[in-house]
Amino acid sequence: MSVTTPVRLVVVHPDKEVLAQAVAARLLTRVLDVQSVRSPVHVVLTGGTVGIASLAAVAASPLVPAVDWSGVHLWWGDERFLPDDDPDRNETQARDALLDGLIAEHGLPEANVHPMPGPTSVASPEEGAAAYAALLAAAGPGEGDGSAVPAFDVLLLGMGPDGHVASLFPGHEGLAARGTTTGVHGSPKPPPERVSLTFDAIRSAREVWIVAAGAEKAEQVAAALAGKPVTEVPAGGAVGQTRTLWLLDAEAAGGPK
Ligand SMILES: O=C1O[C@H](COP(=O)(O)O)[C@@H](O)[C@H](O)[C@H]1O
Repeated sequence: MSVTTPVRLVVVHPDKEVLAQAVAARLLTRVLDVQSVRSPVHVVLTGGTVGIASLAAVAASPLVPAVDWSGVHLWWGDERFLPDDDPDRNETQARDALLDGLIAEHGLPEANVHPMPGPTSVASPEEGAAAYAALLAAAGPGEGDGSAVPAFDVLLLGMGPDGHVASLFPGHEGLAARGTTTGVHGSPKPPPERVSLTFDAIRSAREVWIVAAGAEKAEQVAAALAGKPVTEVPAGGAVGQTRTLWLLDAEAAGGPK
């Protein structure tokens, strides 16, 4: 199975620092653009190297005070199934890089931050996935069938060197999971247990942005862009309803090291 989207844009920046700055500027501009026509804005965050570096770049941007953060809701594409405050949780890293500052100084309500549950509050990744699905459905358009999610304005995804996005790994059963969330076991990247959005939820987003840096990502970036099967390169299956952006540094795009 491979998936294509009518509007796909590949943007290559010289290195990972510039990439993070560019993702941050693009994200803040997107939030401001959406806020000029509707509210609330729904953004899905990612973990990973460039994902967290981009949040740190947002925190340092002069555009931060221009956003009405009371109208922004923040979700996650995946989470490592670890206790609250664990430094390896995507949530913890995002809070340290950006969210704590937005809450303390820029009016982001804690209630607008929607982390995926971990073992502090649920017994298993499946229970965490079900709880998150219910949270998404409650904030969604209210179809009442448990499959709804909010209309995500931007859904950010990092990509691993194996081509995984969120916690959807090559050859794993999570690739075929239905509904909006799935519990993950046996992740090849630690920790083994995780919670992830499904492809159905990812593909419902208005815009999907895949961010990747480093030569170790180049082979899978090229494979995804060439339409290799999603079972082998999950990133190729991450497409948005209106736009899919591949935001890369030169190494991930296959340029010289
Ligand atoms: O474990 C994860 O890894 C991916 C990619 O991380 P990176 O450090 O190679 O950029 C990340 O997108 C995902 O959210 C995270 O849980």
